[in-house]
Amino acid sequence: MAKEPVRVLVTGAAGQIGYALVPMIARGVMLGLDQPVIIHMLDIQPAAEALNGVKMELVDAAFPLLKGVVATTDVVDACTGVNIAVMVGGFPRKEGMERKDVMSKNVSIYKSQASALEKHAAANCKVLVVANPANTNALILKEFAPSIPEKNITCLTRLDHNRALGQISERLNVQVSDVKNVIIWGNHSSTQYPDVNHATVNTPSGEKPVRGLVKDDEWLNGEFITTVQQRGAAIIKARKLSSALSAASSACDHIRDWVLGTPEGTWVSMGVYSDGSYGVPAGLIYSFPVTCHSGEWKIVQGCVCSANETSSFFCILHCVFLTQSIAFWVGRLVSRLVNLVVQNSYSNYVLVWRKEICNPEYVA
Ligand SMILES: NC(=O)c1ccc[n+]([C@@H]2O[C@H](COP(=O)([O-])OP(=O)(O)OC[C@H]3O[C@@H](n4cnc5c(N)ncnc54)[C@H](O)[C@@H]3O)[C@@H](O)[C@H]2O)c1
Ligand SMILES: O=C(O)C[C@H](O)C(=O)O
Repeated sequence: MAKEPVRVLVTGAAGQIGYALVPMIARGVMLGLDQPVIIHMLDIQPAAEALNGVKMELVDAAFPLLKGVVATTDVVDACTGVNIAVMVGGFPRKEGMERKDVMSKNVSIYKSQASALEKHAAANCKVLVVANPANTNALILKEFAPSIPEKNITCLTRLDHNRALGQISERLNVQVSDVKNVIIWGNHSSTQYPDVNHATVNTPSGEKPVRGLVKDDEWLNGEFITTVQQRGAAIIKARKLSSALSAASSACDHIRDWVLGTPEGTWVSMGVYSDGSYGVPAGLIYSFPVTCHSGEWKIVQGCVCSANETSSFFCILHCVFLTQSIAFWVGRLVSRLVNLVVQNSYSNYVLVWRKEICNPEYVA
């Protein structure tokens, strides 16, 4: 029996990621080759004509799995009944900017779209925030959509994860599909920590640790990390536009693994609501290694400390980073509490504090 169509919302669908993403969804790249979809596309009024052009192209492509297209500038129409929401709408950074520089514009978008999703999306709607600053936007969405379970609100760090896999595969001249279990810790920002200490490569003689195969700790501890951290900026410099096809493909990977499950023995990186694992304060949206099963993600435990001596150095580095971050946040909380008393403005305080705590520049 044919499956019921799944409704997938893409905000900012007239933009460059949207343009790369909707055909992938319509082809079954996100939800599987047997899963019909109805795509909801939202953009703002100035982009309405372009959005209609994308709709025309979707119709013209005659995708067998595509059972309908809603193209609208009305946020309620866009959110009604959606099972999956990919939040791409927003402003991308330009050359020379950091992702936090688009924060003030994008955060206000997520505040208003959160309420529409909360009221009109299908029960158990899964949300993926792509627009930058992705962790912060996801946190804002969570704050303003309190009835959406926090486990359903995630942000994209899969692009960073895939970038790390790509770097290792190029370095070792192996298929990228043979490399697995890198980890992106933290924010989708230049302060993220790409971690290969548990990563392996499938070789003809079994699975081997990446560190042992690369045999170049200087590269792994230096250039590899900065390349992954700075890849978004390198692409902006080269294209004069931010990444789009890789972002769209990674968004499909994120949702596919979340909905359909991760392969046995493999984890992926997702920005998820912290439950306090690895000392990351509960309530932050932070990128962890996760496995997914039956539509639920679970943080992989025990990754910080490994028996491997080489990697323990990085474990310590990571712990130091976390400890410093927590100390900084606690200090910030205390100073904010003082402000709170002075300003006597609780709701504003929570929002501002939450925004700052997710802003990578404050923990850098
Ligand atoms: N997390 C990641 O890995 C990652 C990767 C690449 C890009 N991004 C981010 O994704 C976002 C989109 O990038 P892009 O290159 O597609 O940008 P873009 O400018 O090409 O497209 C953005 C679209 O969003 C629309 N938009 C603006 N405000 C909106 C609103 N209130 N509601 C609905 N739509 C709205 C714009 O009209 C535009 O069509 C940017 O914030 C970018 O930085 C994130
Ligand atoms: O770097 C950017 O601003 C775009 C995106 O977040 C990326 O990582 O490519």
